[in-house]
Amino acid sequence: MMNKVVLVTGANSGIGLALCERLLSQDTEGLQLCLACRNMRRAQAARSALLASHPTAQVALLQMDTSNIFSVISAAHEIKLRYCRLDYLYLNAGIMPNAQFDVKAFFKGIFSSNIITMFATGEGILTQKDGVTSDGLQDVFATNLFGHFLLIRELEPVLCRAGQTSQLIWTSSSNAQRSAFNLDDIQHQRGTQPYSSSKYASDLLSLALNTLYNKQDLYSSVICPGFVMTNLTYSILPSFPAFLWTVLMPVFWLIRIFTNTFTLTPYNGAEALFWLFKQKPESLDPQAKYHSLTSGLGNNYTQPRKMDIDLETSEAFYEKLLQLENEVRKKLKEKQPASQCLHSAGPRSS
Ligand SMILES: NC(=O)C1=CN([C@@H]2O[C@H](COP(=O)(O)OP(=O)(O)OC[C@H]3O[C@@H](n4cnc5c(N)ncnc54)[C@H](OP(=O)(O)O)[C@@H]3O)[C@@H](O)[C@H]2O)C=CC1
Ligand SMILES: CC(C)CCC[C@@H](C)[C@H]1CC[C@H]2C3=C(CC[C@]12C)[C@@]1(C)CCC(=O)[C@@H](C)[C@@H]1CC3
Repeated sequence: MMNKVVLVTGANSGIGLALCERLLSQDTEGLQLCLACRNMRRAQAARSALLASHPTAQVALLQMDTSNIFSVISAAHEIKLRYCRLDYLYLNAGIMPNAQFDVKAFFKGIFSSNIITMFATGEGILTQKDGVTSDGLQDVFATNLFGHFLLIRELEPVLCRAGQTSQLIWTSSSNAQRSAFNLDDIQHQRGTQPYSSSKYASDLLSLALNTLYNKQDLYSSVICPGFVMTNLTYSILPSFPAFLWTVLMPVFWLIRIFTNTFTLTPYNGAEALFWLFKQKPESLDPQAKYHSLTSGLGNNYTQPRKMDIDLETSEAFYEKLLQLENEVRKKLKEKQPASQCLHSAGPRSS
């Protein structure tokens, strides 16, 4: 069998890096792993760590900032030069910037019947202040969703190969909420929950991609890694000293007895990502989110749960994304001299 090509965005830390480690632990020979990261110094460090435990592994690096249109298009161009196939594309890079933790709502939640939902989803206790990228897009939307959407569009030739299945696997979240998402404000310019909106958007997009691409043997799935201690979670309480998180770990292990969504380690959080790697994509449910879960005794497993999404909204959202793609490509052409346009295929019709 030819070497499978696996590309992971946001692979230099947390859940993305843990996934790479797990993939290499099961198969170092039949795998070409490509870590797509925005910061090459951190990417090098991640590669060195992977090679230290798997010296014969094929681990390549690729510079890509998912919040930057030009960077995504350049990276896609580079991928098409390097590989003629892409078997797995893990859309994992994500941010939750300037999070505001509502302490009052948190303590109110602890003494309410909503406590389990609050710990499983973070619902009602977190808001974020979003920024704007150099392309004029909302930062969270661009990083978590739109950059990945453009990447898929650009990589169509290596993802859609007749008779060969490829898989798109999104790291979504149980924090994805329909109430945070608005079809008339897909970038979430007006609200205070851009993270939740972007994750709901990825659930919708995954469904739309299945509708459009399954006939070309391309399949899309979404996962939730559970609550995992990573740079993203540490940044929610920046004034909280690192050692306090460690002190809280026994409390979190206790909470895990009541909610198996407290996966806590990146290794556990990567469970559903790894599980999907081993599944036949045709057998997966396009309307399900695959959750990484860890039992009170520390055993990992994956469980599908129905998502709160519908076909009509997913298709309407996809149309909006195509419109936005047209706009950003037009702007990019105006900004970049012709020689720098990277022979981009340009906007395609749906
Ligand atoms: N931790 C949790 O509890 C949960 C996490 N998730 C999701 O899991 C995914 C991974 O996050 P996690 O491992 O927790 O956190 P980390 O912060 O450890 O990982 C996020 C990764 O995304 C990268 N990234 C961020 N912005 C960009 C960008 N503009 N371009 C390219 N790469 C970028 C980061 O790179 P850099 O190191 O340069 O910042 C990093 O490698 C995210 O999508 C997150 O939303 C979902 C549910 C729960
Ligand atoms: C300091 C306090 C004693 C403890 C604070 C705990 C909270 C900071 C966490 C409890 C549930 C967590 C959670 C997330 C962030 C941190 C908590 C609110 C997420 C929102 C992180 C990102 C996701 O995508 C969700 C799945 C997480 C859900 C749980």
